[in-house]
Amino acid sequence: MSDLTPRRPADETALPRLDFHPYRWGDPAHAVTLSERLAGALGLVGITVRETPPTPVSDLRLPPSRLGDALRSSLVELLGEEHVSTDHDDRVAHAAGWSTPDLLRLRTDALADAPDVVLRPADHEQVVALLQWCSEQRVAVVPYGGGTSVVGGLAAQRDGFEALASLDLGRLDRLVDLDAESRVATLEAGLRAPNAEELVAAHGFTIGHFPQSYAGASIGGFAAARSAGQSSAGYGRFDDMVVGLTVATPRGTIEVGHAPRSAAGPDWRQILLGSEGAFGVITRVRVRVRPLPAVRVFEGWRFPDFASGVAALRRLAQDGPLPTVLRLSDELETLVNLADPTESLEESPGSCLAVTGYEGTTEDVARRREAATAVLHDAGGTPLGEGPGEAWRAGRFNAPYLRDPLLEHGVLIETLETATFWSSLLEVRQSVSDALTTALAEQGTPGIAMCHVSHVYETGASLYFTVAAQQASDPLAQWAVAKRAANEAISHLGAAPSHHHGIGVDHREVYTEQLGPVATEALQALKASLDPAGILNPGVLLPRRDR
Ligand SMILES: Cc1cc2nc3c(=O)[nH]c(=O)nc-3n(C[C@H](O)[C@H](O)[C@H](O)COP(=O)(O)OP(=O)(O)OC[C@H]3O[C@@H](n4cnc5c(N)ncnc54)[C@H](O)[C@@H]3O)c2cc1C
Repeated sequence: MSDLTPRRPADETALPRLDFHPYRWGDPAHAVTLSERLAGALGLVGITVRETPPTPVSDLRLPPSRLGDALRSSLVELLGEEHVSTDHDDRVAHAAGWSTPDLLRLRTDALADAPDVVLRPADHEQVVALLQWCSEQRVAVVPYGGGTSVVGGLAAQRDGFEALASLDLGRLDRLVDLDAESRVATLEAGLRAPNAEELVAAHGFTIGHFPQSYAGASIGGFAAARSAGQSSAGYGRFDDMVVGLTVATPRGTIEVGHAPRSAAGPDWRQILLGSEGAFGVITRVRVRVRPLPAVRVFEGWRFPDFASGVAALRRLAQDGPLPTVLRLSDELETLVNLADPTESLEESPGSCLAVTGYEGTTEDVARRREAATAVLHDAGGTPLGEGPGEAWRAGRFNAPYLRDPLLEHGVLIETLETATFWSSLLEVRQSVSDALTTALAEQGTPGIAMCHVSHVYETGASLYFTVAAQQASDPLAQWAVAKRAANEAISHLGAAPSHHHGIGVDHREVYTEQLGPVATEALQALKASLDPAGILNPGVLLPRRDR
């Protein structure tokens, strides 16, 4: 067994787009296997690795497509033969997202809800025409960007419909316009992030949005699920960057964002951002872009414990200056991630690693770095130099590669996230960790829960948990119990049902519980107005009214 570290170009804007295997993350050439070291570390926390090979994709059983000949002919008339697919592997590839339950279902052949057909429209007009046709024919539609949802965003409910269609936006892949003076790029929604970066980089700009799913996710998916990238401290969340949207609904087109800011009534951008395909299909996104940075510097800091690290991050978030990347791992995550980042951390077990990154012009980076360094020193941090920062940067997109071999060696591994105010941050972290580890231990599979902060605001921050345990005989049921416990802890403390993964099906209950009946019913009424036949992502984001 060996650890292979996928090699990455030094420049984030030159990372390649990857077309994924249905249940193997990323580039097959960069696949990793479990190292002896990791297997040994898992053993220390009671997790034994044992091989559980998945069913090969071609052997996965799908229910026959329910798309009748007449429906298929009409679709072919609308899109052309080659853009209407009922191919087995295509249906499998569009059957699920990338949450651990999604991957477990794929690995165990549980694909009853796979789409009957995959549709690939060419442009906005075809999307509008398709949605009108699907409404008339009662065909449910699941918009599909990069398919990297980790919250069941692609698991729409098919019952009550003639058929279920996956609407793959991959052909909407153009840079429509770049207004260099205003620094606004108009991008088609199906563009995958690396392609979008490449297109704007050719004009000297960056979008600056680098979530861990960067290689596979799409521009429309970022807007639909309110994504946040690893450089959010410097560039903002994706929903901060969006200045305009073009959205196709079964009733026609909505175009929003005619000016940078407006006092003209409620902000429709905010209604459509995060609507997860339930209100319409985003076909174009206008985003703010920034000049490509001349300089990128990453460095590490050690804090004696999580609480002191959190206090330091809060000072930077509230009083500045903000680095471009700012994150803090808790004690356990720091230990587990210590492949080699820094000797000095190994000498101080129990301490926490913070990473700061600065991007911009030479002068701006120097100014912010110097001022932030003073704040971090003053807050009790010990500088570790560029080694740990650069190590984090080099490996920042690698973790998802490890999930495949872990799942196939009997390890349950999953992540979840939330956000809360600074005054509640430590309590929420403790409660969610306790809920997860207790729920797993009570099932006879004690586990670990690691945590980090990676998105900060003046008023609070996100918390991101990684959980590992031995898989039980029914890992889907096992995880459902742990996830429910975490959701209850999050709900009880009034934290966000999600900071950046979105709602999908997995967070729908905790989301609507927090919204309350008045706001939930108002959103359902809005959906009914935009999508009278209820074909758009039924059951995703909101409970269905027609059931
Ligand atoms: C390994 C891994 C790491 C991740 N890391 C991050 C991270 O760092 N930050 C982060 O924010 N997220 C992260 N995610 C979650 C995911 O990548 C984001 O939610 C992303 O925004 C999804 O984009 P996508 O194009 O893949 O959308 P999809 O998965 O295709 O769709 C997501 C949802 O939006 C709907 N949708 C998609 N496109 C459109 C459209 N054009 N119009 C309307 N609705 C649409 C879909 O129906 C679905 O409900 C990660 C996921 C994985 C698997």
